[in-house]
Amino acid sequence: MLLLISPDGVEEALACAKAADHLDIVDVKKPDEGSLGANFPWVIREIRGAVPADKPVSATVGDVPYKPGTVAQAALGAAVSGATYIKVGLYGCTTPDQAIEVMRGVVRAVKDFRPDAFVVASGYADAHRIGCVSPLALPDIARRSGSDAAMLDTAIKDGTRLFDHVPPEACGEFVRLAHDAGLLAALAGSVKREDLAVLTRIGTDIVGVRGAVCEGGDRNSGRIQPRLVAEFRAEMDRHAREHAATPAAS
Ligand SMILES: O=C[C@H](O)COP(=O)(O)O
Repeated sequence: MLLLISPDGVEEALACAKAADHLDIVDVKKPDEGSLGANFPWVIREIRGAVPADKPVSATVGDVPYKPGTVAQAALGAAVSGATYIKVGLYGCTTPDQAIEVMRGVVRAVKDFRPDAFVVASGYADAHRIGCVSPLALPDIARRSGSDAAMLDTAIKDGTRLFDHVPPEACGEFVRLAHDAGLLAALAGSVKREDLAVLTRIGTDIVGVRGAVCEGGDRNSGRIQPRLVAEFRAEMDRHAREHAATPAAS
């Protein structure tokens, strides 16, 4: 399982750089603009320069509206700024067809510019609270749009967590659907260390984290701490080892 950490700017990206041995992807966002809030192009560029070259930089394009042209142009902006993972939060899409239309535009805009870029179609575990496409629709949306991964995060950061909205068995189904479609499955949403056993067991490919590696577990007023990134990673590795040693159920 890969570890994606979401700094809110250059200062926190430097903390990520200090913990670079313990993480896999640095994900630029602007949490005060929403769960997948987009940051400025110059911030993405500066973070790309601050993070070791072998660590991919991801950028969120925002909690986007159903405006395919606008979103495609924004996604290209993230790619031009140096992000190679482009994450789109399909906040304003109320049907799978709308979401596919948005993601097709993103995939074309990004891959025409950089064919090896990795496009992530993200929905929300708490979609029922905001009226967007349902979580289990994401793998098919990602597949039909040519995206590379399907992701879930939480839209409303009010202390509720991924499993409060999509229980472990449904997350397992999400991962299965993504894998059947040839995609990676990414999960986030106030994930804590105690969630790692389940996330490992169901075969999650990427876990996205912010609050759990911030001081005091507070994604808003806490800052990312290299020590907490290292501890989180150690826990991931422990679960991976235990899972590998567990005989598969017949
Ligand atoms: O992409 C990952 C998110 O930034 C997760 O943030 P969170 O762990 O604070 O919910």
